[in-house]
Amino acid sequence: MKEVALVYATMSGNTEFAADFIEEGLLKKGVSVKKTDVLDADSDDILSYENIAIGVYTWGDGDVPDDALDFYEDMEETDLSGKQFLLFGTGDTAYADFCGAVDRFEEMINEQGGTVVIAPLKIEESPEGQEITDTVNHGAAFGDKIS
Ligand SMILES: Cc1cc2nc3c(=O)[nH]c(=O)nc-3n(C[C@H](O)[C@H](O)[C@H](O)COP(=O)(O)O)c2cc1C
Repeated sequence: MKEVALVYATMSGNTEFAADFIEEGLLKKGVSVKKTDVLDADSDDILSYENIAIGVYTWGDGDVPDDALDFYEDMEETDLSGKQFLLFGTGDTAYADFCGAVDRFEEMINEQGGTVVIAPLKIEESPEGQEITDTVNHGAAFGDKIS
């Protein structure tokens, strides 16, 4: 059975809300999902999966938020070759670096040899209307790509 570790960072709930729709899309494809708030995450456990979905909000000036930093730094020290990633994030287009933390993760994953299999999904604050459908479809598309 296909399995995905889905980890998300959230402060005010937007990214957690989006993570629920990513999970919905994966479940539609029959994927088993282990969903974890990054604050409760054991990096070794998450990084033992071949397929990993990461959702993150952006803090500061395009920065990875503090609550996701330990996980980010653990990934930076891991050989990610052979692993497939889905990235999504919520942010605010009023900031110069919209969803910059998603880009920070993508750059690091590429450097560590991992593969981001579909273009990251960047959501304005909390997903609404069509964005909800897009988020479910993003999860489903990952479910189709992985083995
Ligand atoms: C101090 C502060 C800095 C932020 N910096 C950025 C930023 O650089 N880029 C961006 O896209 N969003 C930025 N945001 C917006 C948040 O990422 C956005 O509200 C996000 O949806 C919060 O997610 P959460 O509800 O999961 O915590 C910032 C918000 C705050 C309060």
